[in-house]
Amino acid sequence: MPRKVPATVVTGFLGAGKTTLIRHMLANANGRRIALVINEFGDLGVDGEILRGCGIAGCTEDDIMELSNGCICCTVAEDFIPTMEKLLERATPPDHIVIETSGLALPQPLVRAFNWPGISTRVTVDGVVTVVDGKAVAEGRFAADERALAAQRAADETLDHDTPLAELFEDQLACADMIVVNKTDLLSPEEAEALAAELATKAREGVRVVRAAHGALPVEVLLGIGSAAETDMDARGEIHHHHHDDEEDHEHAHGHDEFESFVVERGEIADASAFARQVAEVIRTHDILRLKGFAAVAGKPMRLALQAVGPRVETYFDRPFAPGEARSARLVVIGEAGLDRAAIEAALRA
Ligand SMILES: Nc1nc2c(ncn2[C@@H]2O[C@H](COP(=O)(O)OP(=O)(O)OP(=O)(O)O)[C@@H](O)[C@H]2O)c(=O)[nH]1
Repeated sequence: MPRKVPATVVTGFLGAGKTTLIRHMLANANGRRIALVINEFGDLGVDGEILRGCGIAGCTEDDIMELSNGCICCTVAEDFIPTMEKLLERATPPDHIVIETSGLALPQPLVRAFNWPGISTRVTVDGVVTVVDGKAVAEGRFAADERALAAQRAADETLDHDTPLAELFEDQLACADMIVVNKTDLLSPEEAEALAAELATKAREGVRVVRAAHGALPVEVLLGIGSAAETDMDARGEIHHHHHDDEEDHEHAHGHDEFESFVVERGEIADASAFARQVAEVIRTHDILRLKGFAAVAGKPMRLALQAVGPRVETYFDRPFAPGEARSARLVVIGEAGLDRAAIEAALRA
């Protein structure tokens, strides 16, 4: 029987650095033929664009498949399985498949899908890599006040005070074979070490916790874990009380309705750094979790990529506009439900 194609699931909250880590992996693939399956929340295909724009030799358009139908863990049957079948049926199947889940996805339903009859004999989960935004966790963005929370729980065990963010974060940790504490360049070595130690206590026994800046890890560390995660899902169950008996419950339980996203378009901007400051202000005012996309700067032939995670905004010119391509901005905005869309649109277009 032919060997099963190994697949690595890269999970982690919005903006943790999944795409950055994958990009580094592709740039250092040493001849491995890696196919990517990408799923994004807030549909604009930014991650696919970034990875395609990377110009890495041997990484062709064909090797990147985008799932657009919402959150990967809720569209396993319609979207994910057929995509995997297509990949596996190629004349030369990839050496390795890497799946980037949306920042809001639970990895568990996706990993379980590897047991489906159509694919279970041909592919196996090599490992679940959970990328953590070390800076955001250190700033307490996933649990507003852990001590207060613990005190409340002690007072009333039946209360579930976890925020949707905290729940998702813990479920993503519970499924991991490897936890990457990313963005260590924004932490002191002591902070990074303390965080790694703390996260190890939230993971299953024996899970490796590694530290990284800009997702730069040797490919050999990330790939080849050989966990066959799909065969031991009981150990990786969601630790919260999600009901996975039917899809509707599941969707509800992991709170898609607690997050929302929309796209804002605008014309050319005058200046990249002034616009970055404007975006940072909008993010602060409206408590936006993630904002990313592309813009056109007056007089510049290159396209401006813009990436913001919480308060940190990054801009860079990624590629020239193609002839005839619209010189306008498209930005996807993601936050907890209840964003003031009209005000955000107005502020970003100002
Ligand atoms: N300072 C710093 N920035 C980082 C690091 N890793 C990623 N970033 C930045 O964080 C932002 C988000 O990175 P991505 O790789 O797009 O994160 P992601 O997890 O793929 O994001 P989503 O797909 O939206 O969930 C980008 O602006 C990156 O340049 C890091 O280690 N240090």
